[in-house]
Amino acid sequence: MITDADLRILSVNHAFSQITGYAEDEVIGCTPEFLGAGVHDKHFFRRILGELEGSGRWQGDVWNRRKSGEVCPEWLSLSAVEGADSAVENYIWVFADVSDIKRTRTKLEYIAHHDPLTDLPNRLLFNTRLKHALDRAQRGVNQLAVLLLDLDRFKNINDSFGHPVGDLLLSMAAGRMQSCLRREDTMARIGGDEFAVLLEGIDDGKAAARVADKLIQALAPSFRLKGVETFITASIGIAVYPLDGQTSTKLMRNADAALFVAKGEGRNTFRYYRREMTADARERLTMEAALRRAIDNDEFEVWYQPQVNLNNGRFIGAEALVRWRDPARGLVPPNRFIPLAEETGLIIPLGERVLRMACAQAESWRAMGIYPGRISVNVAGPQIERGDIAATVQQVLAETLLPPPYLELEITEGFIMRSVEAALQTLERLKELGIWISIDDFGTGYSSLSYLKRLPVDQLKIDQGFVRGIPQDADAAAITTAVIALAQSMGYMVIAEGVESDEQRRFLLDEGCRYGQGFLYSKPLDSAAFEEWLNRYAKHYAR
Ligand SMILES: Nc1nc2c(ncn2[C@@H]2O[C@@H]3COP(=O)(O)O[C@H]4[C@@H](O)[C@H](n5cnc6c(=O)[nH]c(N)nc65)O[C@@H]4COP(=O)(O)O[C@H]3[C@H]2O)c(=O)[nH]1
Repeated sequence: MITDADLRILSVNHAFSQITGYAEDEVIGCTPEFLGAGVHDKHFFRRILGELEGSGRWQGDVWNRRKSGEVCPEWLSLSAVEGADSAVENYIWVFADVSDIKRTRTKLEYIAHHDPLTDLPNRLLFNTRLKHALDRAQRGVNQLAVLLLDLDRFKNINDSFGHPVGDLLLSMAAGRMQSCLRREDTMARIGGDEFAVLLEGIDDGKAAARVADKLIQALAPSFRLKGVETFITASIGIAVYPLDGQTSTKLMRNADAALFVAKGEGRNTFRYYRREMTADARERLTMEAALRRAIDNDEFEVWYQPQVNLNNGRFIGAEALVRWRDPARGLVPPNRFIPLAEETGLIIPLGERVLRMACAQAESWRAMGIYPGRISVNVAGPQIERGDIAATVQQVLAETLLPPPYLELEITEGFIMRSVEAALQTLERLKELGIWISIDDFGTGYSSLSYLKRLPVDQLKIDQGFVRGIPQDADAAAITTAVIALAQSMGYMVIAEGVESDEQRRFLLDEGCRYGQGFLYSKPLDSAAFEEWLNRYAKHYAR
């Protein structure tokens, strides 16, 4: 389009008519104002004219209205053409219809800021909104809260039913949770099974607790997923501005620390951030770094606790128990580092090392003519869930030359119950290797009988929590008796741990439990002391 210096249209081309819908004779002599969509104010045009006067050029986005009434975005490039006396004679207007580009850009922007599965904002958009909300909160009197929410044991759903079912659950759960929120709240999916909620304009932290409670309740009814009925719970950590942090990074970090505590304290619950949590988290990080270094530096030892026949004291084997000899902390017991190793996945290399050390040690005793009995090694859930424990065991047995019947693996009942199908497959592969399998801490994991019958295990281990109470504590005694009867009826061996007194030994024997381990016989011993114990034992029984 060409106009004169007073912006009167002199000529337009064919493309102009195509974009605007006006024929040439309809526009000649008019000023381009009639094309405007009424979106821009008068300052906008003043700015354009100012720039034209100064530099003779202007470029930018404008909104025009077609003859049909439709508003369309255009990219306009405007240049002034000067005459011989340097006065502007004409303006040349070149514009392009950019509706398609704008549409694509809007779509791309949406994709970049949303999670395709649930259609919720993603982490990027959540962070932007949180930052804006903090700006607003700093100017006002209201507080705001960040809730971080994690679906408990979601991985098991994926493992047991497959990813399509897991995805369906995620989007259904997201829908239910979103229906508990106000329009002005933001809920985002910020990771696989992690969600974040931003509550703005709240009077106090209690409002956040009410929302957290609603979210937990919303998930409580069962989900029907492709014919499968499933339950899911969530843990939530809450951080409130300004008390728990003034920046988005700090609020997110502190909500995460609170989430961690909610998970540790039984899940399906929420926790507010407290200052000590950061100290705990820092301590955890220090401990994790120390643990990684300890694995690299081989700072672990395996100790052995004899297992015996309760009737005659005959030795049958030993439980291998890991100890960490830390240069700074001294000898660290497993309950101080195994939970962290499980959380961080470090249990996989650590567990493999313990297994290798125990098998190599047992084989070396055998080579020396010392009978080590069956060595039982603890296996933690993540070693089965995330590692290939059957392949590891096969490789370690091949490397160390220990015959499989000398090895027993102890797997906790709690883990098996958490993902029965996955555990079943692994246990079957392990059993095929010819090793023994026992269920540790039996009686604490609510096994259902139907599953128990299907498990390829040899032995149940009665948790020391029950043994401690017998015979005085009626509940502990009843459970112990029931576990022994159950094991017998299914043809499993049963062994008790934590046997400290002769009274306990007699009770167990009377009820039909023939094997045990505990301080009554021996504490766990380091390998040299256990070797001595084995030699003394062999001499005693040779007599
Ligand atoms: N009060 C009392 N306690 C007794 C008695 N007899 C044995 N104990 C202790 O009871 C624990 C038995 O092991 P656990 O239940 O498998 O419980 C183990 C096991 O769950 C875990 N653990 C130990 N070593 C490993 C390992 O190599 N891998 C994994 N994943 N876990 C391990 O750490 C837990 C604690 O191990 P420890 O501190 O060595 O504690 C051992 C043992 O020292 C007794 O008569 N009275």
